[in-house]
Parts: sequence; C-alpha cells; structure tokens
Amino acid sequence: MADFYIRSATALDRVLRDECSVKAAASVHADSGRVLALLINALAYRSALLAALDAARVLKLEAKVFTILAPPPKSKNDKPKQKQKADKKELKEVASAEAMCLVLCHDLLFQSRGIQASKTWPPKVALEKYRSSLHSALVKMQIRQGKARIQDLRSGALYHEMTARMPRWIRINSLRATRDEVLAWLAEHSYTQVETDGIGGVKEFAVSRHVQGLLAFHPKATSALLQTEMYRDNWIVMQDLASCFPAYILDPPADAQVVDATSAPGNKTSHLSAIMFAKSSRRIGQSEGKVVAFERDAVRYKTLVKRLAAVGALAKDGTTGNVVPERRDFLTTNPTDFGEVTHMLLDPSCSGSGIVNRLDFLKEDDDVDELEDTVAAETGETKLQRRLRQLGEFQLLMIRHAFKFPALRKVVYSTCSVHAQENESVVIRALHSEEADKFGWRLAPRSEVIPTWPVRGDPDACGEEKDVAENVIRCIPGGKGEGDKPHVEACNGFFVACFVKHAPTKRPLEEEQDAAPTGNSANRKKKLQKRRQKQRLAQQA
Ligand SMILES: C[S@@+](CC[C@H](N)C(=O)[O-])C[C@H]1O[C@@H](n2cnc3c(N)ncnc32)[C@H](O)[C@@H]1O
Repeated sequence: MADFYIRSATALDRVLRDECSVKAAASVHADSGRVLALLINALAYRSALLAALDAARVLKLEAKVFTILAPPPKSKNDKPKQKQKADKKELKEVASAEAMCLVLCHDLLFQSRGIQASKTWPPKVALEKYRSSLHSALVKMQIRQGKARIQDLRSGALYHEMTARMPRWIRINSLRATRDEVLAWLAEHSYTQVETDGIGGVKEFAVSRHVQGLLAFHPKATSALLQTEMYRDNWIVMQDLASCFPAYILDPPADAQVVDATSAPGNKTSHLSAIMFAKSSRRIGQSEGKVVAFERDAVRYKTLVKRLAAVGALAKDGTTGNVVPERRDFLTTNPTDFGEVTHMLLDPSCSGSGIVNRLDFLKEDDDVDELEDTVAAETGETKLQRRLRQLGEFQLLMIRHAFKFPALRKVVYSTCSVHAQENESVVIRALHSEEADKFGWRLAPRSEVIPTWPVRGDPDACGEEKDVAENVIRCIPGGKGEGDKPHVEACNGFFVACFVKHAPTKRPLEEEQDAAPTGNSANRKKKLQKRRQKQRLAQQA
C-alpha cells in the first residue's frame, strides 16, 4: 500500500513540474484509476493542504521521513551495506517530500479510513502525529474564508459542477449496430428513456434533440457502460455532444468523396463514415463514397488507424468502412489532385480551452495568472496571446488551403476552443481571404447549421458582421446555467462554422485565360479546355 502513495507522489511531481497532464501522469501506472483519483484530490486541495502543512511545520521538522529515495542499484559490484548508507545523499529522489506529504495528508484528513499503509510505515507514523494540528489549521482557514465546510476549500468547485452537469454522451455507431438494436439492448438491461432534462439515475437516458443517434446518460453511468458488450463490440462510441456536430452538419451523401483534413484520433472521421453508411444501400464489399483521412503525426496516425478498424470505418474488402487514412500533412496536398472531393471536415489543432475535464484547472491556482501576466518585453504580448495568435494563423492557413479544392462544396471548421481568436476571428478572416473571394465561399445560413442549437457565435467578436455570429455555433463549457444536475445541452466548449461555395462571379479558369498573353500556343489552349471540362464535370457531380 505504501507503494501506491509513492506512485501517486511521483505522478504528482511530474504534473507539478509540467512534464505532462494529470491523466498522462496517472496512466503509466497499473492502478491508474486510483492514482488519478488521488492526484485530482491532492491537486484540488493543494493550496489548503500546503498552508496547513506550513502552519504545523511538518515539512520543516520531518522532511527526511517524507523524502523517498530510489533503492540502490543492484549489480555484481554492489557495495557493502555500510558503504551504501554513506552514499545515501547521492541516491535519486523518487518523490519529493512535498508531493509525498500532499498525497498522504489528503487521505489522512479526507478519507474515512485514513492512510492505507502499514501501521509502522515511517511516513504514516510521522504524519499521524500532526493530525489534530493539521485539521485545526484547515478549520481556521475555512472560517477565515467564510466557507461552510472544510470540503469547500477544494479549488475548481465550479468545474466539478460543470462536469457533473455534462451527461455521458454516447453515439450509436451505425457501422456496427442499428438504433433499434441499441435501444433494444438498453431496454433488456433495464435502462429507461426519460425526457431530455430528467436524467436522474444511472439507469436512465435521454435522446439528443439536436443530433440523431446520440444518447445522454448520467455521468455516473460511465463505468457501467464501459463494461457492457455493447461498448466492447463498438456498437456505441463515447463521444461528446459538441464533437458530433461537425460530421452531422457536413452530412455528406452516401456516394460523396470526402476529406477529413485533420483526423486523429478519428471520432469525427468514423462519425462521417457512419453517416454515409446509414444513408447508403451499400452492402459489404460494395464501394460507394469515400473518406480520405489525413493525419500528420506518426503516433496519432497509428491511433487513428486502430480506432477506425475497431469501429468498422476502415475501408477494407469485406467491411462496412469507407475511410482511407493517409499519414500526411494536409498543407502539402495539391488540391487539384482531389478533383472529386465535395465535402471536407477541418478540425485542426487548437488551444483545447473548451475541454472541461482536461483537469488543467487543477493547476490554475498558480499558472493562469502567471500566464496572463508574462508579457514579452519586445511584443507586449502575453504568452497566451502569442499562442492564440499563432494558432489563429495556422487555422486560417488550413481553411484557405481547403478553399482551393476545386470541386469542394462544403467545409465544416471546428475547434474545441473558447477563444474568439481561434473561432469568429478566424472565420471572418477566412471569409475575407483571396480564396473565398476567388472561389465564392460564404457561410451557410443558420437554417443549415443545427438551427435549434440555442447558443450562436459571440456578437462582440464579430464587429459589424453580425450575421457571422448568427450562422455559427458555440457551446459553452459545461452548458448554460448553473447547478450540478445532468443537462442534455451540456457539453464541452466548442465552435463550429460551415462554409459553402456558391458559383463564383468569374470562374478561375476564365480568369487564367483572360490573364494569359495573346498568342498562346495551341497546346496551352487544349490543356485549359481539358481542365475546364474536368472542372465542369466535377461541379455537376
Ligand atoms: C483536434 S485534433 C482532431 C481530432 C479529430 N477530428 C477527432 O474528432 O478525433 C487535430 C489533429 O490534426 C492533426 N494535424 C494538425 N495539423 C495537421 C496538418 N497540417 N495535416 C494533417 N494533420 C494535422 C493533429 O496532429 C491532430 O491529431
């Protein structure tokens, strides 16, 4: 049991050194779920616990007991025991005294069973001596801060409320099962369908009123759902409501040629494939439409392929899938090589600031203000501003590249960011780009972009262009309103815009021809005619 605390403290150190996310730090351990839970709690109470430890002078008086060192290396040349003792200072620290104290202190004060380790384990013996002084330090803090309970000293309470409000969304994977099959399975296993705002228990679910084939369960139903054969057999995919918007809005016909420009891990890609399959009369082995899925990162590409195969979306003989993954940077593609592509999903890398359960807020106590305040002397920009500016430039570049695909009719752009610099501002700049003007791109009207969704773009971020705000979608992290009851419009922070192409005032090839000097060779004319014919065919398709 002592090992569990050492693992948790090591993970905590990694998070505090900013080496990785909270989830990643826990995930390397076999008992990752338990480590994650303790990590979250230790981080949430960190400020309060550190103040209490400081008041009781624990770290000053007992630092040695809480410093966990790596065992000495075992080799043929092992030094005799006495010599090892002398070299103790040179041994590497496995966990810092502070991290060790935090994880133990959490269990000592907030777990009814206290520290789960042998009675004689020195760190446990040492900390238990301070139990009453640590507790009274917390009570003093609680009173000073005007909180009702010691538990209210936990940071990120608002985020916990938000997470509690967010249902566990599942998407019916039509590549593996029909809606009727999933509903029958749920009925057989005593799940009941309730009204959209009444998911009271773990055996209840509601149907999304905005996206077909999407069901909302109580967040506490997650672990039970993860253990069902329905999940294991990929009849269902755990996917947030907002993340289902892009493919649902793109809505490609069964026989369309589609590109997902930025695909991994592939939830939206497989959603696209499922939508196309559900519309088609396609049977195993018959090919119709296709989704080319680009991903530039090698590791993420592997995940993408694995995921697509698992949910039946990979194009392989004898399967339902129609996705062809390609490890490639979308920006290196030549649009004219994709003359038949009519629909595109563009969900590029973003700040991820809308994701509620990223757990980053646990470290915000110290980090956010620092981030906001660190202004680079040369540019006058904060770190955050610089990052958002760079992301915005990259996202704009991706949209402008997408606009060049000759037969493309519809592009859905999305981010899981709450920042206008990655959302409305990028969309407005894209609409004013040379490519939008040349090829006739505009925003699809609200009537084509889930009109029932109540939260639209931020009008303040749109300046004069109020119609932009109306035509795009925003999701507020954790949904609108307050309280901790699951709510069927609660999801991660998200943004979606749908661009459509209408006939350009002047077709690009005519422009090319107009611009060409008189006396062009017959060869060049022939080439132009051929390309024009190809373009016409593609537009008719
Ligand atoms: C937000 S994630 C996409 C999530 C995905 N749509 C889903 O729903 O599972 C963005 C992905 O785009 C990839 N990416 C970023 N720039 C790219 C580029 N220029 N070409 C291809 N992939 C890119 C990133 O590596 C990352 O995996």
